[in-house]
Amino acid sequence: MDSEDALRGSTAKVVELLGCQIVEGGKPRDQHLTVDAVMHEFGITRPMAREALQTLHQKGLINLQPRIGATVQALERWDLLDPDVIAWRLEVAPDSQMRSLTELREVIEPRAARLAALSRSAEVCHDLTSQARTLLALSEEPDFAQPREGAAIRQRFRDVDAAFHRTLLAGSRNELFLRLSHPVVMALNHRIDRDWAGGHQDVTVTSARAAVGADTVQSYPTRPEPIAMWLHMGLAYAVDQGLATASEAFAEAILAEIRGGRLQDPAVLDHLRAGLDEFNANGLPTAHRDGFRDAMAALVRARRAPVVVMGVTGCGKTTVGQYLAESLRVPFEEGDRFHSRRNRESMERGDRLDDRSRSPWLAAIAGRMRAAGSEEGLVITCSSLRRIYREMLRVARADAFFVHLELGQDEATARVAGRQSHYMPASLVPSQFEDLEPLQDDEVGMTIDATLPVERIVAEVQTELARHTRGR
Ligand SMILES: Nc1ncnc2c1ncn2[C@@H]1O[C@H](COP(=O)(O)OP(=O)(O)O)[C@@H](O)[C@H]1O
Ligand SMILES: O=C(O)[C@H](O)[C@@H](O)[C@H](O)[C@H](O)COP(=O)(O)O
Repeated sequence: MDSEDALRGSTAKVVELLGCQIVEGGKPRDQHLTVDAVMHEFGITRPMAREALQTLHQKGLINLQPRIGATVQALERWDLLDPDVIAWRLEVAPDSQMRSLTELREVIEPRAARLAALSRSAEVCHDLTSQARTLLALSEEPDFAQPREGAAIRQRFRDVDAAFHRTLLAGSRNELFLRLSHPVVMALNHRIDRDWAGGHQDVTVTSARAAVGADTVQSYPTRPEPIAMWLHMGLAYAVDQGLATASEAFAEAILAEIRGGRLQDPAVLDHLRAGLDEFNANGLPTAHRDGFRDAMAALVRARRAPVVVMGVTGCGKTTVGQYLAESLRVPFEEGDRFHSRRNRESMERGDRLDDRSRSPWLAAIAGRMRAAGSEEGLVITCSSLRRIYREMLRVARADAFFVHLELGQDEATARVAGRQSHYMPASLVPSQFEDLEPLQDDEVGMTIDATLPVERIVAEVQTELARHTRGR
């Protein structure tokens, strides 16, 4: 059967193809979609073409008028909660649709959790706790990540996870929340299907504002993160204990976990701490109490490693550092401010610094890093060109995380020359490259292309930091 034959007899397929074209922007708003055109484009009969257009009209994608034909409608008119429309948008623009769905979940799930705890229906409590225990057990199955042997385990995990989140929404006793369970489950499934199928790992950020909000939806790991499973357990048992604040905090943390770095957000952790204060871990099955307590203790006590943004002059340390600090909600410190007047004047004159002149500067930066509270965090800029300089900073804080912004010499020269009101002359750029000893594999941190958009750099750093924090 060739593809035209396959289309024949399948109005649904034509609806899907047309739907995808429309949500992708492939059909201009002013273009008329006539029954004849659809018949010809897809090689289908007139009644089928009519039915296809009728279906798209019902979904709000087109406006169908008798004798005139159809025109594509503006996005606001689409039935954006229609399962097909969601599926098509996931197909053509997965990252933006996933972001919308996740933002929706962030609004409704914590609220639903709160309401579920307040109404505390016996059936909902029973289902949630048993689903959470099943999820934990499945995630610990040795074969979980095995491509073939694990398939049935993963499928079951996917189903139980969907059931868990649906139960939570049903537990709110708000029919409108329950109505949203379909998009929620589609978001859950998409994340699992895409990533367990070896799908893409792109970090997508659309705007600077988005990056500041750590606006990335993390790829699903090959095996569920233990912390996510413990948070599901906490949520289920908090609802069971009728604890509104704790239930809301666990639901919020589950959503934060899938967003790069946001589980380290002080606001999320504060809510979780407050929730844990009222939570009775003895309400958990005996076998799970210690695991839960250890996981929560590690999470709420999560130390925030100081981040040192390093690299040659002009690589973007200040620009990226400020953004990153704002995004992580930690203090920002400009390392240049610790230079002595003498150092500054040297550079201004075009005289390069050396180990000796840098030594007091590095000591001052080390002092600032030492002073940063381990839970408060810090982003500090420091060119840290040589490895021994980084060793000095690591003596102050062994947990320092270095972000090396890697830039070519020509680009650095252009950036420094183009920068107004800064003491560093472009003539010193070559000396910076002579001194530079790039961050090495055995040093904690990451190297990233400094020509990427700032928001993308920040998003990737956050993802890497979150991974690093979890792995510690
Ligand atoms: N990722 C980037 N893409 C394009 N321009 C950038 C980027 N990061 C920084 N810049 C620009 O390069 C110049 C140097 O950046 P700056 O943050 O002052 O670097 P540094 O603190 O490392 O000397 C500034 O004009 C800044 O706007
Ligand atoms: O060790 C050094 O030679 C300086 O610290 C140098 O690396 C630093 O880059 C300058 O202070 C200029 O400041 P910017 O890096 O912000 O341009």
